[in-house]
Amino acid sequence: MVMESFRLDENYIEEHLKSTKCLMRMMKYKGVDETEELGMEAHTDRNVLTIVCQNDVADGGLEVKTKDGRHWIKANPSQDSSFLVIGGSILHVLLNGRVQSAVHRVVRMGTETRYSAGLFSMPNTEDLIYAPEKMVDAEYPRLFKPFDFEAYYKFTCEGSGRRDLSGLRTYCSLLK
Ligand SMILES: O=C(O)CCC(=O)C(=O)O
Ligand SMILES: [Fe+2]
Repeated sequence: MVMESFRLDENYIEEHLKSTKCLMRMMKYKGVDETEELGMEAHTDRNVLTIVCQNDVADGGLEVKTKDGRHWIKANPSQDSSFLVIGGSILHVLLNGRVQSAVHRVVRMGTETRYSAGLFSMPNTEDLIYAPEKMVDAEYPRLFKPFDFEAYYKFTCEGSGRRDLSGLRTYCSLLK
């Protein structure tokens, strides 16, 4: 749907879907007695798209950083059976910067245990990631050189602070 809205053609979308797999992950964050703690540090997802829902905890939970980087907003997915859809860094690359991938984190606050479920769409490890020509024009010149998904993923795991868009830019600037 996201790709359709950017008028990528049917064949491209079909090929993309064929080479994408979905991982489902269930997560449990135990409540805390007193001070607020991070359940998951600030990051952007390194995949295409994430869909998250969480149980109805009163405090804490998933927070999304504002674009200016100054504030955290409580996301509250699934308080009323809703889901949060997060664009990952690979979607940012494929659409050549037309969507940002949101920085988000999980805060543990209060004694209630929080459960969340995430569906992560991931490229195949051997895929070469690049924006299709249709996404490249004068307004949006190509932002990233084509890169290998597995090597990028490995790079993000090998050092701290690499799981955001600046990590992606650093990785691509190191490519020959
Ligand atoms: O537990 C959550 O709500 C989100 C987890 C998350 O951001 C992730 O696994 O990338
Ligand atoms: Fe995430």
